[in-house]
Amino acid sequence: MTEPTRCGFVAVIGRPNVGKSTLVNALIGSKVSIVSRKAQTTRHRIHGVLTRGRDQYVFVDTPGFQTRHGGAMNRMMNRVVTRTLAEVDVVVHVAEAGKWSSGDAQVLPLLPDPAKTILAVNKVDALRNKNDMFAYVGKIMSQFTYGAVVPVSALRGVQLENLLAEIADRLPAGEHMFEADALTDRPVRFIAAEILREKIFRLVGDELPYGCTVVIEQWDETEEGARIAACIVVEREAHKPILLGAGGAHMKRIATEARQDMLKLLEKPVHLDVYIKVRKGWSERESALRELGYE
Ligand SMILES: Nc1nc2c(ncn2[C@@H]2O[C@H](COP(=O)(O)OP(=O)(O)OP(=O)(O)O)[C@@H](O)[C@H]2O)c(=O)[nH]1
Repeated sequence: MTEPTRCGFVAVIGRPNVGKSTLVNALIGSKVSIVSRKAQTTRHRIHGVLTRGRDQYVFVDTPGFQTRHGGAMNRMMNRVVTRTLAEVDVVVHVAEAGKWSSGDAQVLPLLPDPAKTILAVNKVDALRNKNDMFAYVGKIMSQFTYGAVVPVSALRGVQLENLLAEIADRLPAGEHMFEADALTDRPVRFIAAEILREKIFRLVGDELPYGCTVVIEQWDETEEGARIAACIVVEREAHKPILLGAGGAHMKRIATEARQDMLKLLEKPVHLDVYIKVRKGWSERESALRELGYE
């Protein structure tokens, strides 16, 4: 007798920089989310699908729970987190081994039924004394009784099988929602925008805090190739020269690297035009955010 298939939504949450994107990428085995050294680079919900035998995991990579900054942008991001957790079947709360801060604790009131919530203690590779783990986990469990606790290293691929097994145990029985080879249900142009955004964060992210988004304005694709126009929206006139760099060097590098990744994604030649627009105070205006595609 074959066992019934299981399929469910999995949310990965945690304060910024704990390694959520790295973990989801490591679990799915393909790059659908963006990974960056900078905090708060994941603004969108990204669905990545992993199918293994009878189990299908549909990952919902929520934005980092925001606590440090005020404003419409953060309120909106936190609403997305709350809504996401209410909808999913399994929640993986990612924390960093040995480091538990108020940012982590602020996620606790949002967590649903403990039975469907798993604590993934990430970055165990960076922990000097492994014995510290007991006290660390004990302290956290006194605040919230997770259904399971799994120490992992997303970066080194440690204990990921155990984590997947704990998630699978919580997936409801049901038909698979996606084809077995599906990686993401995000349209390819969304991924193209993410690629460009990743290049910007990597090159000038430190100088350009939170004030930029990418909008794909033109997408003409044929069998032979794709012609893409992307607009980088910045908040201030002063951000333009940061993006451009001396003699346009930054912009050139960002566009070149993004074009190369897009070529791999689409498997055909890509002509990419990138330009910059200034839209003052965009991150403070919810209507402007909606217009730009943030729901
Ligand atoms: N040593 C170590 N570093 C890790 C591990 N997982 C992630 N990192 C690093 O932690 C940093 C943050 O990782 P991200 O995956 O971008 O973190 P995130 O939680 O998605 O961050 P936000 O998008 O800002 O919410 C990166 O520099 C990663 O390389 C790990 O297992 N071990």
